[in-house]
Amino acid sequence: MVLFLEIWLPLSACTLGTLLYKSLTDVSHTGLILAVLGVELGSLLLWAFYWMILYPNFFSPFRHLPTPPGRRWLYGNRKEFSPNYAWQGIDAVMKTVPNNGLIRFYEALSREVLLVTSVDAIKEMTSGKPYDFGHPKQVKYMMSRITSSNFNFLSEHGHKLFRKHLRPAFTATHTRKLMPAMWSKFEEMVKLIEVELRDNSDAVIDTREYIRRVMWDISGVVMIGYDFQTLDRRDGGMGDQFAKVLSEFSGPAWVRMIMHYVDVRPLLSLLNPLFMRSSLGKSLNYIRFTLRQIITEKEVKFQKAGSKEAQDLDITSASVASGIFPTSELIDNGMLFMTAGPNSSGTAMEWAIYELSRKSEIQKRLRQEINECLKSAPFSLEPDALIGQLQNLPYLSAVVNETIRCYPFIPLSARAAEKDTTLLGERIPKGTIFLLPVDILNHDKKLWGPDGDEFNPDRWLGDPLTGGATSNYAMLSFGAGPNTCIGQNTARAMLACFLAAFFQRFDIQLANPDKAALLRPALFKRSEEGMMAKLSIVEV
Ligand code: HEM
Repeated sequence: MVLFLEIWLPLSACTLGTLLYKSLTDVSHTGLILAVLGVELGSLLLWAFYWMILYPNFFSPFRHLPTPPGRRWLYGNRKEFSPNYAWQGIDAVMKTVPNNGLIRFYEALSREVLLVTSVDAIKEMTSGKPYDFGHPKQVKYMMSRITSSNFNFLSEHGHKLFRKHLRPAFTATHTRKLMPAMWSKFEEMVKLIEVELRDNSDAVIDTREYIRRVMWDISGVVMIGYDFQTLDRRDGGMGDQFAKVLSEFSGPAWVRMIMHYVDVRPLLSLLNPLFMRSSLGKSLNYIRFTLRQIITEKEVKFQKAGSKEAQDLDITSASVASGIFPTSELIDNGMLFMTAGPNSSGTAMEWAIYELSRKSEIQKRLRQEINECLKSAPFSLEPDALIGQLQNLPYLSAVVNETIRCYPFIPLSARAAEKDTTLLGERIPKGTIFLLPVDILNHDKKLWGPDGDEFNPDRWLGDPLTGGATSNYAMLSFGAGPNTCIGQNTARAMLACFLAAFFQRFDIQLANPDKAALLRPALFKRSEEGMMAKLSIVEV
């Protein structure tokens, strides 16, 4: 399908252009051009007939797979997946369409997609053949927009190098060393909120704004060794520029939509010089320029030290010390970390606030565990001693895990077959698109037990590794296999520090309980409005 449209669209554009040109200059050959245009329109109609009617019924290699009823030619099974969020519709389809791990369904214009419903299939895709199933074009487009380079990370070879050399910087042991820096930023945030409450004890606190600011600072320090100082609003530079880039990085919705049907990346590359002159392009240039300066300083420092060890704890210093990445790739990696980390982890913090504000017994239990452990004097403890204790709090870890399980940042994950391959014994042609229903499997009662769709941290106390699920592939918030989120230890540590600092100090009630859980229509599971909170200070 994609190939036909990729040839047809430029050809028809040329014919139309020629017709227009001729009508403005002389009228010779107009009949011929109109005939060509007629042939092109005819071929489009024939193709549409083949693609929308013949292919799904007679030629698709997946025509034997179960398909939800009610497919429309033009907008496929869209009806089943709206008006609610797509994964809620998909949940209903999974419950009502009997299947052996794969369900075929159709997007608009008969775009065929396979829904992966079994953990066996997910295991085979993510761990058995991780490089047979890669990121779809849209994701690659979004990532290369952020890095504005030929991101080596996106190739199999580049990705393996990236994982091999960066893994040490993301281990639990290394993350523990970064926790004091995280803690001191959350401490600063708590103090700023206290100041706001001292001025007006009834103030409604916009927790999203505080979390956004603190997460920029922490991510900057932890990932690139640079303090954006967004918390006290002293810096309007990198923090603001990054925020702008992230809010726009996925590109216009219509471009992502078109990319389902036509690969417009070559055209976008041609237009890149124009894009770089746009305000988004200027922000990207500014960030890359500043990152280059930071990284060059790190490279000089590393060379002067003449040691093989990284000179600072941040992840970019570890990348420099690996000696494997040229400066341009170090910049790309820095951009990737700043894209992947702050928003996803900050969103988990918001959902933790949401759940705990509705369950005061969890708040109390958590606060009691934190207080007992920190011996009622958290802010005066040596950071390392404090952090060492935080890592050992079972209930805190359980709340962290349960938040991440119930609120996967990416509720539906897409994959594309990078080559001809097989899955569950099915022949899979290159280009086949898959959807992994992360949010649904994370709540599946068959995997998690009868309370699978409830927020219950206790499930992690019995088995801190699996939460009592019957499969290692039941919790997909961080993905699975060799492509799994490399920053998951960092994310867990940030969330643990946040919960400890925030709930030890504040008792919380939502000021917008009816609206807080309404989702923003997007690729991510994120509240539209965020959590507006009424906080009271808990004296220790
Ligand atoms: C709660 C917070 C987070 C969630 C839910 C999350 C989730 C994910 C998911 C679902 C993936 C894709 C895995 C796949 O393709 O199968 C991913 C990849 C990634 N994440 Fe995270 N992430 C979080 C925090 C972070 C943080 C703090 C970092 C810090 C650097 C980070 C860095 C990355 C990177 C670099 C990748 C690409 C990994 C690769 O393809 O090798 N993430 N993350």
